[in-house]
Amino acid sequence: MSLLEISDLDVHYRRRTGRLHALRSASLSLSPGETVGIIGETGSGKSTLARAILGLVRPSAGKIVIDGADVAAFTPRQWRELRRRGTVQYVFQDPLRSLDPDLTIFDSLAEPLRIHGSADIPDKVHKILARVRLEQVLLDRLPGELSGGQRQRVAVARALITEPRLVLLDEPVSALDSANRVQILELLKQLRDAGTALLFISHDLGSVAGVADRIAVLYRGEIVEDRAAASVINEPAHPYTKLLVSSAPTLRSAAAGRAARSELRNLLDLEGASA
Ligand SMILES: Nc1ncnc2c1ncn2[C@@H]1O[C@H](COP(=O)(O)OP(=O)(O)OP(=O)(O)O)[C@@H](O)[C@H]1O
Repeated sequence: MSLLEISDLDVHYRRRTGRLHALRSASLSLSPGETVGIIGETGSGKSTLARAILGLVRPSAGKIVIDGADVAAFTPRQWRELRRRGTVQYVFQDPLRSLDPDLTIFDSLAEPLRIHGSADIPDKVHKILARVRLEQVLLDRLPGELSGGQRQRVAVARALITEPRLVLLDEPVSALDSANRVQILELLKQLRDAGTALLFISHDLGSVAGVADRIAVLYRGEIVEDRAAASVINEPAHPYTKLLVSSAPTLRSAAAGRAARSELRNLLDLEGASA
């Protein structure tokens, strides 16, 4: 059975200028232990998808089934109960959004365990810190007293401490420098190998490519491809995916030159930013 099953999901936002259709009939499934990457340009609906899965925006149509429960119509109370169980955890781009600035690192990590009613909290906090390779001396500090990379490790540790079955990562490495990015991606690979299901959202195909088993491509609110990662990268079908593959420095094939990218941009009616 799928751990996460999204079917025909529609999300609209109400704006002064009218309604915006942010997700159109999006369908996606994720099995236990699987890692799925969602890629798409800015405004394609990636964060909207994450927010819908976490119950932070209400879909106008469609189903979201997490671990057998249809959560799209959950009441706030049912959402609180689902969060308390800790089946799904999340990491955002900015760790300061996932961490309370007034809680020490120890308390940030202990809080989900307290909500969960766990025993041996200090022991679990020390173990998780070692797992994300952070020094124990950081436990007494506040998030503002850590570097960006250290903070993101704490956010990952906090997401993992309740041993969730699914972790949702929304641009987890976008705000990090390249050394920290590599280290967090390495950590995500270890999680994947340990059997945690990951939904890894990013605008950067290069970051997702090394971690994801499958890649789904979001383009203007629609999932236009959803296949094995290698197949999406080696045989991109949609023009937007072709553009992404040819623009990713480490994935770029010799054949896809500047001219090909500019042609694809014209076809997609995208801004002609530098190739
Ligand atoms: N609360 C909101 N109210 C109105 N429109 C919104 C709201 N949140 C997002 N949008 C719009 O919905 C569309 C999808 O936004 P979303 O944040 O999901 O995109 P994204 O792919 O995550 O982009 P980015 O990579 O820039 O974060 C965009 O056009 C955005 O402007």
